[in-house]
Parts: sequence; C-alpha cells; structure tokens
Amino acid sequence: MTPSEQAKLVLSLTDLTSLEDNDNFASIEALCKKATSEYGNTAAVCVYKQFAAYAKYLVEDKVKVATVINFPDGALDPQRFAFEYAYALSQKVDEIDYVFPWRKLVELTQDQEHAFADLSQVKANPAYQTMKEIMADYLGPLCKKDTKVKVILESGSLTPLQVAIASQICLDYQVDFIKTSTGKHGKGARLSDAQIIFTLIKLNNSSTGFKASGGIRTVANAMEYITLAQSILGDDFIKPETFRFGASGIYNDIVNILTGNQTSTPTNSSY
Ligand SMILES: O=C[C@H](O)COP(=O)(O)O
Repeated sequence: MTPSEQAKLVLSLTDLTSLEDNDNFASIEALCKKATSEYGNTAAVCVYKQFAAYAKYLVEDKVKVATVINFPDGALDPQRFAFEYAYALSQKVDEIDYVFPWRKLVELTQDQEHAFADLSQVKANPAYQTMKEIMADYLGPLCKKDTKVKVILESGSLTPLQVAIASQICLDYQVDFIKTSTGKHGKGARLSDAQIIFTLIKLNNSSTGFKASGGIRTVANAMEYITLAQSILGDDFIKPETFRFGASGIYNDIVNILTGNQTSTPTNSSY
C-alpha cells in the first residue's frame, strides 16, 4: 500500500474522538467537519453524551455517532450505569463505548501470580467466573439492544492475565468491539495487549471486533495494529465493522500524508 492508501484506510477505520472537559458546540462542529471532509469519511465520531444528538444532526448518516458511558473510571455502580445508558439511548447514538469495571477485576486477581496466562485456560481462573457473573447486569442489557457496544478494558492498566480475563468475558457476551483504552488513565493502546485480544477472538471463533485507542497519533502507528491483526485474523478483519481506531490526535497526520506534506513515522502508542 502507498502512504496515501494507508492514510485513507486508517481514516475510514477511525472513530474521530473528542472527550475533553472544554468541549463545546463549536468544537464538536469542527470535529464533525473533519469526520466528513473532502479527504473522506471517518467510521464514527466519539463525543460526550451531551453532544451526541448535535453530532448526529451534523454528520447525518455519513458517519456513526458514538458516546461513552461509565467513562473514564470504570465504576461498578448500577444506578449510574442505568442513567448513563438510558441517556445515551435517548440521544439515539449508533454506538456506546462502555468502560469495563477493571478495578474490580484487579481486586479479584490481586493475590494471583501475574504470569502470562495460557489463553486456552483463561476460563479456569476463579476471577473469570466471578467477574462474568457481575457483568451480567451490565453487558447483559447493553448487548440486547441494536446499538453497537464497545467495551473499553483500560488494558494499559492491566496485566496480560487481566486483559485475557476481561476479553474472554466480552467475547462470552458477544460485545461488538473490545476496545483497549480510555486515553485518560495509565498507558494507552499496546501491541502486546492487542495480540492477546486478537488471539482470543480467533480461539473463540468470534465475530467481535477490536478498537485500538489511547495514544495513537500517526498512520504508521495505526498500521502496526493493522499488520498484527491481519497476521492473526486475516485481511477480512480490517473493515469498519470489525476494526477501529479511537483517536483524538491522528487527523493531522492523515491530512499531512494525503496532501503530501510528510511521511508518517511510528510513535510509541503507550504514554
Ligand atoms: O476513546 C478514545 C480515546 O479517548 C482516544 O484517546 P486519545 O485521546 O489518546 O487519542
């Protein structure tokens, strides 16, 4: 692929994101213009729930609108979940990015040796069963609706064992996407975590997709995830239905490549 083809591919897979405290209607308008520009459409825009309806109005049906719930902390709070979920649905979003209560998983596994797990044995871990039962009240309702569900693991704050347990639970509930990070806490996306997730998707023969997020700033960095996914799950996995990037800062690199201003170099995605 030429650099330009790579940039166009990454653009088409990107959930162009703005999740900042100072977001306002003007900044969301600017985001939506970028998402539907002459360079091509992104897969989605991802915004806080109070801007979702406006974003839907702006992008019409050209790109999907996603919002975040239980974000960014990953609480285990049924009332907050119910409110935020109902509010997101009322805004008629296409996709909901929900933060997995990863701190609870860390607590459940704190006495365990955090050596890398044999992925085929992950269901034998006691924390897997406990956490799966807890998640029935969250992933159960989320996965019943037509709205696409992406579950954010906050993988950069987890051990490989914890990434594997959380991913397996997501696969059991048949979430639409397993997403790596909020971009707000700890390390962002890492190829090592993506490898665990891709391997479990394959082992489960699952149709669940993947979203790399948190710290992805360049097309070259994004291409590293595409290449890894292709090697484990094949070329057909690389489409917006199953593969996304969540990124707030990649757009300039895409445009610079498409306008011939620069060639992209990988950056360290973990910050
Ligand atoms: O949900 C996506 C992330 O918030 C994006 O993270 P980022 O701001 O590091 O690109």
